Amino acid sequence: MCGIHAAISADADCHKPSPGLEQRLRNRGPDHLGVVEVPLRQDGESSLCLTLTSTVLSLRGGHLAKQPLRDAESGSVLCWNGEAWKLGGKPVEGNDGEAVLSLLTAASGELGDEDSVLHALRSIEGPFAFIFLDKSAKRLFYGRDRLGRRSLLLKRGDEFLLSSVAEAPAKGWAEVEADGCYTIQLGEASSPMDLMPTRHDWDQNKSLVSSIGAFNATVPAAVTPPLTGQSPSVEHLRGHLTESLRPRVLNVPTPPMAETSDARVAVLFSGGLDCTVLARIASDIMPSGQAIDLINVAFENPRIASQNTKLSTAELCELCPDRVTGRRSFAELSAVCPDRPWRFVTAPQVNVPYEETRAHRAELIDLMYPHNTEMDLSIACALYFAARGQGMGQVDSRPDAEPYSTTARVLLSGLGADELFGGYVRHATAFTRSGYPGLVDELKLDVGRLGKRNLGRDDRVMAHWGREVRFPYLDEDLVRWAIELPAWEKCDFDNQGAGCDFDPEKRVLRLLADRLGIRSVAAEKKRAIQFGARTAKMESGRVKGTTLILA
Ligand SMILES: Nc1ncnc2c1ncn2[C@@H]1O[C@H](COP(=O)(O)OP(=O)(O)OP(=O)(O)O)[C@@H](O)[C@H]1O
Ligand SMILES: NC(=O)CC[C@H](N)C(=O)O
Repeated sequence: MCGIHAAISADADCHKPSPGLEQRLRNRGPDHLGVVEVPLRQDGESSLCLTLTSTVLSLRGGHLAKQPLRDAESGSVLCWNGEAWKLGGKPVEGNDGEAVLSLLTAASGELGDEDSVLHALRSIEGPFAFIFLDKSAKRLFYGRDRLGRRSLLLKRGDEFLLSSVAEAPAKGWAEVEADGCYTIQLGEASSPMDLMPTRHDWDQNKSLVSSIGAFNATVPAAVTPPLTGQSPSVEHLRGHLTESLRPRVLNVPTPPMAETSDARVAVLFSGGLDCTVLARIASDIMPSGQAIDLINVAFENPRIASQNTKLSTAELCELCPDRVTGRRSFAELSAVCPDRPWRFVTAPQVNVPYEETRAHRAELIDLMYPHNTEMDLSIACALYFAARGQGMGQVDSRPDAEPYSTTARVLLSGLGADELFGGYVRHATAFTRSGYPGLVDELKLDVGRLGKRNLGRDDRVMAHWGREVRFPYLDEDLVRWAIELPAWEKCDFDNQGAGCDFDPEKRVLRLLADRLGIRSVAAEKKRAIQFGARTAKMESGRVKGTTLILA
């Protein structure tokens, strides 16, 4: 992941991030830090200065594209935290940040055409947060992609600030909504307080879900035939997942200090359905001989420990639901893809007790800010230690685990599958109460808020370790296909119980897992990360997820 930052200040001295914030930005982008200062207005009485800072985690194009990226001719500048997989429907070759800068400067042209730049920004597919100075038009563009897969925060006061992450103590920052692209006209203001951002929709068509596709709310006229392994949607899903994974796992550069056969890609691995299907298809696509790490987090939960005083920390972790499922799915993947070097990484390190988890609490609270509830903290904690990637590594041919830190700088997450394919208990409940009309309403609600609510938080806690999380289920093409698919081709509540091999929730994905030979995974129940890894209710069983954190 990269770190991006912009400060618009009122005096001629440009304002760089504080040393603490600079360190946080460097954690996200360890390969390079660059600063560009642009005086904006000097009319004798007042002056504005824009300082743009970027840190880079270099992953595309075979070279380090130093940021902020500058167009020599126009003087325009881009801070880019993202992966543009496609521009205008065409795959991006080379470095994506450089390709985006060329696209934007060409669109702006000599007259600084705002609409053309917005049109170019709308043509980007992939996760991103960005800040772009169109120098000749004295216009600043900023925003997050339509699913909000990358973080961007805003703080207003004496200065106008944008940043991937907040400085400590994190107060006064708000998330930039992923509801469009924002512009500021810089030439007209004499103080940062006067700056007035304008929002531009990602899509003019308001009926689209997440500005991506039209939700299929069709309700069947009669009982639907069962979904089977031969149903077209199963093969279509396989095709979409394969196409989504290809750019996300291929051409990842060898990480610094690593051998070519070392892992470049790791899966955040609960052993559940969504992430194991990703690992299985990634193995079909990736070059043979390249290792894939499977990172599984499980925690010593003091509440559970107090009920099992004879067990060691390591034994308590082994009892966590996700550790049990993770080991089983690791064994199944190893059996089905025996030539792939898989490594099961148990994190945090064995014998690291609850105190170590607690030692990171203040940092975590700052990183996830402005999210601030107990539930945010329990999810963020599991993701933070998973993305750190440190623990014990076990290669299937050698049963003994050894201390290991993943070499992978690209992490895959299975997030999004439950919303797209109806994986939550809520979906079953809605069907029981009101049949397909109720289920369709519930699914529509979920896809409408896909990503937006939590992805900024997750980005901030995981990018902290100089790694980048990619979400194959949140690929625009896959999302569009899934939301245009009728509900009964995703989950299959008309046909459940005796005679059905798999649960109705996310049945299309279960049937795909079955076809891919990972049969026990196909039957896995949904389990939220904070319960599977036992980071929820660490101190008291009575604390509510919605309770605000006391720092
Ligand atoms: N214990 C864990 N260790 C490592 N990564 C995890 C763990 N639990 C969840 N994850 C990662 O976070 C993603 C989203 O978590 P979520 O709680 O939504 O699980 P899920 O939707 O049930 O997915 P899955 O079926 O893959 O477990 C998972 O797909 C996986 O990539
Ligand atoms: N990881 C990032 O966001 C960096 C930007 C760009 N994708 C690069 O690899 O240079």
